[in-house]
Amino acid sequence: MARTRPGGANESASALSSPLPPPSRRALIGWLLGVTRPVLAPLVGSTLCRIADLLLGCAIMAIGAVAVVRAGAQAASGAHIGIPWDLAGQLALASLLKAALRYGEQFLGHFVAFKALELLRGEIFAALIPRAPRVMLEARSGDLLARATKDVDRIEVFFAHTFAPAVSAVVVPLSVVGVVGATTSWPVALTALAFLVAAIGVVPALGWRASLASSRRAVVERAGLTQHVTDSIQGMAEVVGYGRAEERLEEMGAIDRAIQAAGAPARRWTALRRGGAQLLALAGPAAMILVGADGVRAGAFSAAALAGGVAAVVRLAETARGVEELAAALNASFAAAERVWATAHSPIEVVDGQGELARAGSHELVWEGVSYAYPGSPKLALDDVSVRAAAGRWTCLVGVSGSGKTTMGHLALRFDDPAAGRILLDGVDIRGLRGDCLRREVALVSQSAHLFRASVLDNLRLAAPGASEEEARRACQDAGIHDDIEALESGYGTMIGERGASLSGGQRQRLALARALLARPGVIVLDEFTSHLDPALDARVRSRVRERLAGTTVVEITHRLQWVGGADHVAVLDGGRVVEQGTPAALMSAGGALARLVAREG
Ligand SMILES: Nc1ncnc2c1ncn2[C@@H]1O[C@H](COP(=O)(O)OP(=O)(O)OP(=O)(O)O)[C@@H](O)[C@H]1O
Repeated sequence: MARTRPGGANESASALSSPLPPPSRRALIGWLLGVTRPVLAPLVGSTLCRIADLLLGCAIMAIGAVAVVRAGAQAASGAHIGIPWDLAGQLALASLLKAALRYGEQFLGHFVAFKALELLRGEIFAALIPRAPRVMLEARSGDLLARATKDVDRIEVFFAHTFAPAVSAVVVPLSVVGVVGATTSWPVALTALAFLVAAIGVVPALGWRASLASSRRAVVERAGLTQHVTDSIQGMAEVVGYGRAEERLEEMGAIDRAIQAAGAPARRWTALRRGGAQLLALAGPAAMILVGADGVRAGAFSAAALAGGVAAVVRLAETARGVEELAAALNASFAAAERVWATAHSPIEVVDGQGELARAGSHELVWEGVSYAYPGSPKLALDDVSVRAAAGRWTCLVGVSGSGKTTMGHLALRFDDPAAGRILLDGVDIRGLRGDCLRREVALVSQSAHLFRASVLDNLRLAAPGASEEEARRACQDAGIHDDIEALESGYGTMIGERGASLSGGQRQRLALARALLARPGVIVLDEFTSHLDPALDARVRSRVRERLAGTTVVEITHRLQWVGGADHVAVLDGGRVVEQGTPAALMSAGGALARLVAREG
């Protein structure tokens, strides 16, 4: 059973409106690796390739330096400078191998990154399913979009540019230092190690906390920008129509400036760390020469060996740079991962029950003492509402705008659960029913039903995948949309544009109605289902729908009071409360709330 919230206001914490406390870094990494377990093997492969590639890079530099020093010594002694075939051969072999390893690292690395993105997107989508549609009551759609797209993209950095550089940043310098120590001198090797530890281990950690806090703020601001852009694009007609383009642009500019300001500390630390790491990484080789000079003079090791070691350590500066860049990108990546994590771990507020409900032509639907407040809202949208929609009858919910009619419909489909009271289907609390079973038996034709970028037929079959074309056609005839569809270029095969843009509001509404009729639910909630239709079409559609739905439980939410007389039962809402209910005739003759609404409508 789902949790009920006491009192009116909904105080539940949501991962979207009030984020969960961020997870520890360990927990976050553990989660990321858990989600992306299938890519761990190629990730290790890519890392090994990178380590070998970097080591070969150092070896090539060292071989080159040895060759130059040897040639210098030969020139100084007046000997003939021959081509060092041994070193040239080693260089050629190492170069070829390096190229192959580079290919392997890039190939595997990109495979890992893209596969990881796919897995993470799957994870966030899977997390939304049990949280929908409730999550839509509170989430700003742009914010959800940002989490599923931009934030997930930013996490790519973790896989593509974190694991392999981090492991190689430890393994490669230690290996080079070990080789220098074993082949040349340990004091020289340890000198290099001291500078490398400072450049790779200490400097990248400077300002870590401040950078992370700054990145977190920037990620949130960026999500705000996505929200703003989504709003502006979806509402382009209103923005342009009301001459608000300049204002929207200014607002966007202000959000941009907020993003810049939020990210400024992170950028300052990044610049400082980059400079520091480079300075240390290049000061190391100079220190090696100072420490090793005496050894060369004393003949403890050759100048060529020292030069080889120094050249290899110079090459390690690249590793230091890689780690530094990683530290900067990683903050943004972790800040994004925290948001995706929060979505995936937000509490599931509406938990499916286990109960079944047999398929039937109609069910009784009862709201029993239902109170409800939207997430984050202090105000009750429904206050102790009790209405019985009898099986097979037509019940109308009427009332002024904002009185709570749509909310009653949404709760009947468990968009959320009431804070108090129950909703019963054939006497069974819907919280105890399986979600798919409830949605099979109760259908909603909402004011803004979504149509997908797919053919008309596919949009219809969303509700009843097994329906034949003939059944779909009949449902469309009953919804009064069949002739409009036949007039389209490819009839039922016509692709509907994004968000059904190629259809008019009234056509979209009737298509959504046909979709619900096709599913043959036992209860159908019709929310202003003819609001876009002219009176003549409204009358025609109603008469067909009435015929088709004879014997089905219908709950109609409407402002069109001229049709209320045909209902079996009417409930009048005001301010979230039922102010009167009964048969339309009884209510009209009582001269109460319904009569006043009708009189007001004229
Ligand atoms: N997602 C939401 N978040 C917060 N409050 C909401 C939300 N949706 C609706 N409300 C509030 O709940 C109350 C009831 O809204 P509801 O949509 O149920 O009214 P309605 O009677 O269907 O209105 P209309 O006839 O205009 O569709 C209103 O005060 C509204 O502002």
